[in-house]
Amino acid sequence: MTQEKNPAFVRFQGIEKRYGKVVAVKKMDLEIPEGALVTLLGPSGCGKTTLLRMLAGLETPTGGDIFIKGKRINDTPIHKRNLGMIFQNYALFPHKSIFDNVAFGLKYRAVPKSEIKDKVEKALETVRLPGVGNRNPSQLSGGQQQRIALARAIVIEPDVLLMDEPLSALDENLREDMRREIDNLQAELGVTTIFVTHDQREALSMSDKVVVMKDGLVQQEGTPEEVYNNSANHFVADFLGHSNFLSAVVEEKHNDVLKVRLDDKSSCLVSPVGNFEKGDKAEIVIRAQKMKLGYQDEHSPEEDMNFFHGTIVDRSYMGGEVSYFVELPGKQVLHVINFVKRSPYRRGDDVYVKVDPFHCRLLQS
Ligand SMILES: Nc1ncnc2c1ncn2[C@@H]1O[C@H](COP(=O)(O)OP(=O)(O)OP(=O)(O)O)[C@@H](O)[C@H]1O
Repeated sequence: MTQEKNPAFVRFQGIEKRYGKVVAVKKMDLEIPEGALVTLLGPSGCGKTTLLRMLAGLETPTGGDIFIKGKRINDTPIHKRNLGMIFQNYALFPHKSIFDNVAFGLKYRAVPKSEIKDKVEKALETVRLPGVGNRNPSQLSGGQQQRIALARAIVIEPDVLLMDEPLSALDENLREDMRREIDNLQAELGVTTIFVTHDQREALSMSDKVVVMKDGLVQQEGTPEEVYNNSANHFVADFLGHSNFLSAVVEEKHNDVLKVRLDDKSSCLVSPVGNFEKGDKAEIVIRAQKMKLGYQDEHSPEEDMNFFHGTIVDRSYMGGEVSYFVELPGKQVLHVINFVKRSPYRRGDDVYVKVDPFHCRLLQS
């Protein structure tokens, strides 16, 4: 019989952290499922690190409770929480050998010497650096040092692996490789992992679940697809990717779609997120990648809804895609990203921008 995974392997209940007048984390409730890779994503200062440090035992909550496997751990000392931690600056001991660095947590736990050797070797193999035990950290590259930090964290077989911006010191290519490696390793080991980042691409590419935070509160949690495609509010839609926002007033309800009036008096069919009534003021969010461009003289006037006319005021080539800024008559500028194949347009061209109602998501403003 396969055992059910615990959906609340780690649980924060009404957790709060105040530093004097600053409330870094505000009575937050959050559950981390067993075996999942969950990222805490948000701008600088939103409380991600503080939340992680409270779980690690490096900060004391000023309110609320933390549970691991159903056991309240508020008063459990750091070394008894059985957590593996990796931080931005690796924090390897520079004068100890790689072997001793990786063995550190095991020695601390008084694991017998013969077992330590096996476990360290296995951990180094897992991070694909077998045989480097005798070297010092300075003899390894940044990416390799980060893998050693990973080996040191997993060798103790932690209940939860905590990673605070572990890739931010690496250059972009190496980051990409390490991202994939961490993702694969986490899936292979099945260890519950909490990963802190302010990089939305990082969060979307590797997580089972993304927790978007702002000002010490959770704004939305869900799979990468859910938070990206069904962003719950302006902040989440804006933080994840390139979004356009247009203010609108609800005109008519048509089953699943609504007809709204825009500031320039044109109409648009949209997909509502939540309940709206006629006359409600709201905001449409449209992803830059979900809009299509065409030349204005190719647009028949019968198809008027969900078309915007404007002029390209900026264009930048980005490799596989082209990014355009299109100024509408009311001076609002739309950001449109199209594949290169469909992008013959130049600065100064008069174009239309077309968007499917399904991709016009109406949010409460
Ligand atoms: N020791 C401290 N004393 C006072 N204020 C603090 C302390 N640690 C954090 N804060 C404040 O708490 C808030 C949350 O900080 P935290 O480091 O958790 O944010 P973060 O989302 O991890 O940001 P970053 O991505 O920049 O690390 C910030 O306003 C920060 O200034």
